[in-house]
Amino acid sequence: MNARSRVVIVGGGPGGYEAALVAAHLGAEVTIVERDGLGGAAVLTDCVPSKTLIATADYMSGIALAPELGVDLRDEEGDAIAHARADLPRVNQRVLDLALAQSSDIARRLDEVGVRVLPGEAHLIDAQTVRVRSGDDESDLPADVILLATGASPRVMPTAQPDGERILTWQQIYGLAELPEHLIVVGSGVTGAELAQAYLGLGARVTLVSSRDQVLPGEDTDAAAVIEDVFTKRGMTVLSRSRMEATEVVRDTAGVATGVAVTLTDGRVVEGSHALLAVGSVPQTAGLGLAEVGVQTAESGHILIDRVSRTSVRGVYAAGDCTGVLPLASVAAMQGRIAMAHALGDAVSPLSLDVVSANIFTDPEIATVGLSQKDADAKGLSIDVGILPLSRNPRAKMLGITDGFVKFLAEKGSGTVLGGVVVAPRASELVFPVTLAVAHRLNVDQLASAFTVYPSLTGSIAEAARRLHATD
Ligand SMILES: Cc1cc2nc3c(=O)[nH]c(=O)nc-3n(C[C@H](O)[C@H](O)[C@H](O)COP(=O)(O)OP(=O)(O)OC[C@H]3O[C@@H](n4cnc5c(N)ncnc54)[C@H](O)[C@@H]3O)c2cc1C
Ligand SMILES: NC(=O)c1ccc[n+]([C@@H]2O[C@H](COP(=O)([O-])OP(=O)(O)OC[C@H]3O[C@@H](n4cnc5c(N)ncnc54)[C@H](O)[C@@H]3O)[C@@H](O)[C@H]2O)c1
Repeated sequence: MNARSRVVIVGGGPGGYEAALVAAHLGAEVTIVERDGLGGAAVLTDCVPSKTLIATADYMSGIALAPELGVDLRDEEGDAIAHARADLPRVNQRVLDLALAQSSDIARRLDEVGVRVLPGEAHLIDAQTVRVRSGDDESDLPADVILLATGASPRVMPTAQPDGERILTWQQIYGLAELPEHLIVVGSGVTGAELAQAYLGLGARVTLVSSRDQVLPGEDTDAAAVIEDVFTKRGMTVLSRSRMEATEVVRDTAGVATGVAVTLTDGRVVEGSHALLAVGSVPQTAGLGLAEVGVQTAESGHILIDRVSRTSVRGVYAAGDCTGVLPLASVAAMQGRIAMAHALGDAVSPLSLDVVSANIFTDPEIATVGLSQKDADAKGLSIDVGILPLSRNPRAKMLGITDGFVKFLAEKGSGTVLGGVVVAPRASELVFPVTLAVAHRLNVDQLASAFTVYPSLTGSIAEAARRLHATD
């Protein structure tokens, strides 16, 4: 490819905008076509808004710890000095403002490097042409390279139609005028678990409809057990092995909505004021013209790609949630960057999922890196597993932290760190040493021999590694 290759990117989420930055840096003429706003669902409705909401919920949960740390929140008469109450319209406004500010930051960055952004909806005409519709206008963009980064949207079941007021997807919750009195969250995957706990922390009564034996079915079993225990200790009702059949709005005789009824497949009916549906996502690939151009998709609609993000059609690449490889903003961004490096002839390393670090923003958080115990078991790998509860860590005691642990998965004999799990407040910030160990194939002894601050939670990371001392 020559230096002025024309790159057209469909979708301005992390998969799209990170790719655009790389392509511009490599000298290409780059256009992003974006329907809803730069930053994509990650910034506008999913990742950024949920983590902002959770920041407020975490603050509220922190206040609940005050008496244990010796802080009396009552005056001399024994009356509460302050009553912490989440002012939901203000919380939601903050969430939306922050999302828009982040989107503007991205727009500025793209502008600085000369990326053209076209608002509109795009589809493929052929492997060198993208058609853009914006209102009544239609235009065709010629391209040497096309990147599809169209993301995913909430799965909607015919028997549970969101109305945006009582029955909500996670993208609609930031319009709520007041805290739901009783929120029923359907689905206990990462989205359901994070948001169920966020609303619990904000002061709502929460029931979680969880289809499996344990919440967070895809995650480390020990970590999920800690989270489910914390959920119930803090007053959430967790309905395990319960599958939603249908969700309806309940109305009074005048037809005014008064709540929701969630019917489970075993016939039970759970009533609440609002329902939040978190039953998975579907890729936004319909109507993109994929079949017409020969881009192969899976039955689920996800675009099939290889490890350098190539689709089945030469010159057409795909990245992010529309590929279903691993639906994380960080992975979408990496896939986009790899696609551009490959297409524009730069040095490229194929995507490796062995070193991905991810975090579930529950309280405590669950941070994971690299190999999981489930993967190790499925592959029959011979590994050593060490787990150390945080309750024995001196800093954890000082901070009133009772739930959490550090877990290492290391190769037998050599002690090479293959994976790890940290369950702790701010685990997302604590996990980096484990990520470094996995990325650079350090062994447990190398990790254990580094100094940690005393007292610190990271002390438990070194201590857990020390307990797995290499034998080769
Ligand atoms: C509630 C929730 C919380 C999450 N939290 C995290 C988190 O904390 N950390 C993390 O790493 N991941 C998180 N994720 C996952 C993360 O949001 C996704 O992996 C990420 O958004 C994927 O980025 P993307 O670029 O593939 O797609 P998106 O961010 O969905 O962007 C795709 C963009 O393409 C646009 N588009 C689609 N079709 C067209 C078209 N035909 N023409 C023009 N534009 C189009 C869309 O409007 C959208 O703006 C979360 C997901 C959810 C649901
Ligand atoms: N912190 C983060 O990084 C973060 C946050 C949210 C989502 N994500 C990403 O998005 C991915 C998808 O997560 P998700 O939680 O949105 O979807 P998911 O598909 O992982 O979970 C949906 C859950 O809903 C359940 N379900 C489906 N139908 C149901 C029904 N009728 N009744 C009851 N339960 C039902 C499923 O069994 C499943 O457990 C995650 O794997 C993660 O990669 C990441």
